Amino acid sequence: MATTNLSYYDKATIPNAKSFRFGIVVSEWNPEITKNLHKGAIDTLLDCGAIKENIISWDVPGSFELVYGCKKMIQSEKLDAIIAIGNVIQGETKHFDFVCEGVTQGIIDLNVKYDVPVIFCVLTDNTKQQSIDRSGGKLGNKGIECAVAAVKMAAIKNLHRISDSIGF
Ligand SMILES: Nc1c(NC[C@H](O)[C@H](O)[C@H](O)CO)[nH]c(=O)[nH]c1=O
Ligand SMILES: CC(=O)[C@@H](O)COP(=O)(O)O
Repeated sequence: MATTNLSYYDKATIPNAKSFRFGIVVSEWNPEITKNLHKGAIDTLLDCGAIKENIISWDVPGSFELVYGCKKMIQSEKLDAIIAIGNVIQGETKHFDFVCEGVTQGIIDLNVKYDVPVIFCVLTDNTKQQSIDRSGGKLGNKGIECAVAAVKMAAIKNLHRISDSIGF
């Protein structure tokens, strides 16, 4: 079933993000798409209570470099979650497959190796129109969906802090 709407969320079901620090690593390939994803993510984090100063953004050349960029950000910043933003569009060759597989496996590896949830905000589309539809178009904005995921995962990462604070 095709994507319905990526932008809908119910704040009543989302923890407050005021105490969390977020990283966002953004691919420079297809900037007209990734900039919209980035804006959607930032706006949503702020709407969920995040403080502007607690959102750190870095750019990388392409989606394949998202993995290294996220790794270096994890190693240099104290973060509660990272959003990896990219847009890969099928071209004439199999390069699309390898970029998508590489960034997917790399982000999985980061989630396993480090204790910072890395959110997969990479549009892997057959056509430019599919990317437009999912980055603020008729199907919503994947950046919004991923910001909500980042807040929820940051809360899970900090569950021990919450339980300690209430004496469990
Ligand atoms: N074709 C797309 C790319 N290709 C570039 C790679 O991501 C990478 O930067 C290069 O292979 C050097 O390592 N990247 C995208 O993000 N989107 C594309 O559609
Ligand atoms: C998806 C990509 O990596 C992009 O560079 C596709 O280019 P190509 O037409 O050479 O497959």
